[in-house]
Amino acid sequence: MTGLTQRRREPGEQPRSTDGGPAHLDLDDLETRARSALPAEVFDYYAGGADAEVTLGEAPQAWRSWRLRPRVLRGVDHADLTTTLLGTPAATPVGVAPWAYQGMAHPDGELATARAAAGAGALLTVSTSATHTVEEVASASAGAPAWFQLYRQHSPVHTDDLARRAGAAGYRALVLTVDLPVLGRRRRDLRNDFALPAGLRMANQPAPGGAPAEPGPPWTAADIGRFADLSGLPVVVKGVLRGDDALACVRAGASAVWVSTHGGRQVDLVVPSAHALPEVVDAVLGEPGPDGADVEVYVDGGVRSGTDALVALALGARAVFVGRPTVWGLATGGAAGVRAVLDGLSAELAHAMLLCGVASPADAGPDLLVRSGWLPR
Ligand SMILES: Cc1cc2nc3c(=O)[nH]c(=O)nc-3n(C[C@H](O)[C@H](O)[C@H](O)COP(=O)(O)O)c2cc1C
Ligand SMILES: CCCCCCC(=O)C(=O)O
Repeated sequence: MTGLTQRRREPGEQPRSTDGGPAHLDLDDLETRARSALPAEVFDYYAGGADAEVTLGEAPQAWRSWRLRPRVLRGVDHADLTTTLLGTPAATPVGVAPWAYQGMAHPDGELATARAAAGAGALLTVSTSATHTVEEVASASAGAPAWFQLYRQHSPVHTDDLARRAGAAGYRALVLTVDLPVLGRRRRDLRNDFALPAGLRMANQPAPGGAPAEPGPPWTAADIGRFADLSGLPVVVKGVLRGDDALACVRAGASAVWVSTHGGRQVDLVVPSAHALPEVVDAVLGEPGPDGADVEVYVDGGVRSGTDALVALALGARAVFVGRPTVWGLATGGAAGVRAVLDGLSAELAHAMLLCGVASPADAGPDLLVRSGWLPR
């Protein structure tokens, strides 16, 4: 439970929420500090998007094109953030999106992020392009639930091996990222002639240093069932922006779909996640997954506050994931930095839920929202 109640602070005590999280999470300040802490081309790789970065810039704004309609007189005196994701319990519906090459942000890389997520009770998604192995990150999670994100490798044997290892290492789901058949055109990286630092460990994709790895052949719908069988794990398809694609994923055996623009890093001018989400939710609403349970929908992209997260839950997402905020947390404070971001966002979400009369993530629904006519769309 992450209820917020007021308590008088001791003289000299820093403001904190009652659950120990920061009283105020300033992600803009964190990003500024990360920019100073990182080499300029590494910061650009993490921060940047595709082409003119229109999608990147629109993502946070898109959540803010909705307005909340708080419920009052409902007797909601605390907000319980606990949920289940594909049957796995989580303390919060705010999870960590997979992001690559974390060893450039902090020497402990994915191990630090894993410890932070475990401490926060937040679901962790580990990228194929990690600087620690599938197994090393699983053991840093110390039994806390995590998912493994799979990119197809050039060698089919290698891809199959990663899927099997994820199952054997105790990950709870396999996330197939389908929006990266090739790398997007990232102007900042082209301008910087960005190359991965020499010696950066490509733990799951042994390759010489240089430009970020190119993926193997694109996924097809037939891969969904095949990789569920190979890994023994439920499959989540990440990078879906259309209802028809979402339904095709479900019919092919996906247990969940994850609405995402890949942080605006792949195709520019794509529909923001906040606007694609309702179409995807409508398309798969009530559809059973392979185990008969309802298919779940998740979302990421530009979620920067508790109210953004509440809008996403109200639109039908079961969980929201954050990428860059955790990058800035890791770069500036290692595991503690990531933990502060996750706790801060969850505390903000709990606060927004209380103020809107929402007792739990499942209690959030479209009645909470209106698209305001006077706002620019
Ligand atoms: C630096 C960086 C690396 C990423 N690497 C991966 C990856 O390896 N696999 C993947 O599925 N998505 C990857 N993503 C996309 C994220 O999972 C997520 O979709 C996106 O960051 C969410 O948007 P946000 O950063 O605005 O929160 C990456 C994103 C960033 C910023
Ligand atoms: C095998 C593909 C590597 C992709 C690099 C990581 C990534 O997803 C990104 O957005 O950057």
